[in-house]
Amino acid sequence: MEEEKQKSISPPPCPSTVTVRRNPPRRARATPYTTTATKQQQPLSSHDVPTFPIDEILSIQIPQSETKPTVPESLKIFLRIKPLKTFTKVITTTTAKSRPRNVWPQNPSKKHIAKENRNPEIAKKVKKKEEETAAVACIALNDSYSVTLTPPQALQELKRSKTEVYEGFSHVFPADCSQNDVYDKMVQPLLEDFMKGKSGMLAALGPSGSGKTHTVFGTLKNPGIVPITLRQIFKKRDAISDDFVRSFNLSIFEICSERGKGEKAYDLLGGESSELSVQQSTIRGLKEVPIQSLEEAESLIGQAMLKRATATTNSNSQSSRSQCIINIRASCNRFSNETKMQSSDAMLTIVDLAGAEREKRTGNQGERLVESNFINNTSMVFGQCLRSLLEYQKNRKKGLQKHHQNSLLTRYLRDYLEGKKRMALILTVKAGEEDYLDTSYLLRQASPYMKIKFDNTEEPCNKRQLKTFPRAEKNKKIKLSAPKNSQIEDIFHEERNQIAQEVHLQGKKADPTDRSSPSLEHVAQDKNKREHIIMRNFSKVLWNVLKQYNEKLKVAEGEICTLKDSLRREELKSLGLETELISLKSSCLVESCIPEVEAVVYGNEKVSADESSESPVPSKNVNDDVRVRCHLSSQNDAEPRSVNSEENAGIPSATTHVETEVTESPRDQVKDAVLVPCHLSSQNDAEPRQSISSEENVGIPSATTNVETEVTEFPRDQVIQNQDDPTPSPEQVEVSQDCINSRMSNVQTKSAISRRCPDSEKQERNRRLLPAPSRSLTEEMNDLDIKDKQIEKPQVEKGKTRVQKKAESTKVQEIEVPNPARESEPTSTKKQRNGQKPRRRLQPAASVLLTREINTLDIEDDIAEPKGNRGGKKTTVTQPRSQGSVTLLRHLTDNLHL
Ligand SMILES: Nc1ncnc2c1ncn2[C@@H]1O[C@H](COP(=O)(O)OP(=O)(O)OP(=O)(O)O)[C@@H](O)[C@H]1O
Repeated sequence: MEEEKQKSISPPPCPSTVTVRRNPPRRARATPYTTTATKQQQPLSSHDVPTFPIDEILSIQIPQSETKPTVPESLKIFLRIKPLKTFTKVITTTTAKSRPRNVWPQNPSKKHIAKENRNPEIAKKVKKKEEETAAVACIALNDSYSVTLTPPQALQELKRSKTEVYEGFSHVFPADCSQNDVYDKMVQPLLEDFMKGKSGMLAALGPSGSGKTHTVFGTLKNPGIVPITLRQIFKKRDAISDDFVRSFNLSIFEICSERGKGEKAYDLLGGESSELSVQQSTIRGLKEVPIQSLEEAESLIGQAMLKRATATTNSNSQSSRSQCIINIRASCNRFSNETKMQSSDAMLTIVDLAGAEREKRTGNQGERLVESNFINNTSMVFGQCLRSLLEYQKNRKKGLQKHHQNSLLTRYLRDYLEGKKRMALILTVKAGEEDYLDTSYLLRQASPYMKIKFDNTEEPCNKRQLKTFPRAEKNKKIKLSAPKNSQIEDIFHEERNQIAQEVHLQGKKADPTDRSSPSLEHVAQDKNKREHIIMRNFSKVLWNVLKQYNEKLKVAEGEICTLKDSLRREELKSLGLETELISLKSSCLVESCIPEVEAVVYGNEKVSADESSESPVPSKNVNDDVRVRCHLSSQNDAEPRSVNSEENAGIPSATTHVETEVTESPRDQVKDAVLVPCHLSSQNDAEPRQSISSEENVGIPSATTNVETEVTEFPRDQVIQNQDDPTPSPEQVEVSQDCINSRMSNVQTKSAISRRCPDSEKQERNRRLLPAPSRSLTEEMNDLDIKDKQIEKPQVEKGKTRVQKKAESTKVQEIEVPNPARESEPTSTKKQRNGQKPRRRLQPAASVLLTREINTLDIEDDIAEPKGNRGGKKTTVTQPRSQGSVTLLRHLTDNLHL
């Protein structure tokens, strides 16, 4: 009963999952006495809610499980520390130390060197050094998954490095671990999968002499991964039942550099011509040897090792100079009863990479140095691939950066480096203090996978910085600190010896500070030297860059010169073409240019010339603006005698728009401004005695010239007087000429005519400056010559001319307009061509007027009948002439013509 009661009182069984608050509210715990007393005094009834057994839960001892990192399936990273006692640092290349033999036969030449190096004195020296350095290790094992990396004291003092803790390895093999340990932890799982038909790869990565080859191949006493794996394969195969038969093939090849220019693959199991053809990631012609037994396999491995490129360096007397790849392929012949599945071919790939090495440390020169560059490059690419894979596995969103294209090895191992197949990496490191930089670099390559802690409390280093710039930092350290590191080491030794000597001599040197001065000097010198080297290299690079720029500049200048030349040539060409075009156009124009005269009177002007002349209108206080616009088109055949215009010869689209403003003095009651645009057409042979002033458009494309000339008409009475006395007084002519000239000065010419005016034209212009009577006479003479006595009375077309002012009515300045259509080419052009000045005969004004009169007369008719416009308007003043006057006129005409 009591037990039942106890059960009812006792708390319910603990649930499988319990949520515990991180920071539970603190309560003062009751003393045991009070607790028991309370329990005894107030026993809990079955209805009471039991208190939460917080104390009991807290008192439960949870077994501390090992914090094993969550290792991604496709990649495992192991670390192996090389024991310090086997430190085999060779001081110089000539004093290479013998080393324990690998299990596989070695290159005879290397053997010979190794024998030579078995000098007891050297061995003694090395042993002593080993003992000295044994105590100082840069790496220490924390647990199975983490290590602490401590920089040498010298670097710590310089504050260049800090103590780092690397966590998160799949497993860390301490220095005293055996080869079997490595196999069990690292290879065994892969082999299991391999035997089930899953491919896998394991690779050894690390600096030169860190024990990669030792780990992969091992020695006679301590066989490495490959021999143990082969042993296990045959063991397992024999253990498997008969109905599951597997056959194994072995292929081994190496990738090495060809004089630093490219990568080449060589079959290590092939015959003499062992070079393999490489196409992207595929290696063709690789020999696969079937292996039936362990012995057979071991002998093949030994054979390959003999062929493998090795060399002696400062770091390693038998350093691998190539990347060696061993493929064991398992093919399944039948259905497996064990796995109940058809196994496919599986490949187990074991890679022994050539160790990255520092130039300063290895002392490599020539061919070795070239090899070293290749090795470092491949290691770097491999490291980059590894880093990006680790980062990708950490954060899948980021995407995998593909560096594998940069080397043949990484291309070949692409599937593994992209995480598509399982891979295990073993990083081998040397534990010596002098190996700190190599070790640090290697560990940082794998850092994205691991947690890195920094022990240095003084200056905690930014983890992210280390992650982000591992290469930059590495380069920096290698270039600047590598020589320093070894030197510092020597300095330490020297210093130690010095101190010992000083202690021994007991104060031979008075000042103890003097002891450190040589080393400090050395450090300063070293620093200066380094800076000097940096500056020298920098200036070299700068010089080269400047040189290249100079060359480029020269080339560019040459190109500019050539371009300029061609441009000049093109310009000349285009100029020539332009000139040709202009001449062509002008010639075309000359042929087709027939002036056309069109006269339009705007407004309400209905006054005919006759009316204006006849009607004695008291034109007082009336201002009549008569604007005469003469549009000279190509068909203009108007008589240009009285139109003072410049020629259009040689002008493309030579349309001369002439606007002449004729301001009439008080005259008829006509008050409206009259604009008379005169379009001189070929048919329009009307008397162009309107005072028109125009400008020439010579040789100017689309030279439309607007000329506005205001001609002030004289008072009507004066006009009448002029009619009576047709001879214009010189004053009148001069006045009107002045007026025209003043108007001419306002002429707006759209093109630069003067520039293109030939001399002949200038002469022509000068000619126009002659007194009006002379000009008129000249023109009359020319006209008479050309027309060959066929003087027709001007007919103004009805459609074109509404009002034609009688020229005589104005009796003002006559402006001549050359008529290009009178002949096949304009007179001026003709003159130009002939290069002659026109003949001029000065005649008195009376004769000029007489000639004009003659022109207006129809000589053929004895009795000249008045001829009006088409509009019935009289354009000329007709007077009945006597027979005698007609005869006289004819006679005069004949004489003039002569
Ligand atoms: N864990 C170890 N135990 C005993 N000896 C070792 C160990 N690791 C390396 N060694 C010895 O150190 C020497 C150099 O090792 P190994 O040739 O394997 O270096 P490596 O990394 O392959 O160098 P390299 O990249 O130049 O080829 C060898 O003589 C090897 O036997």
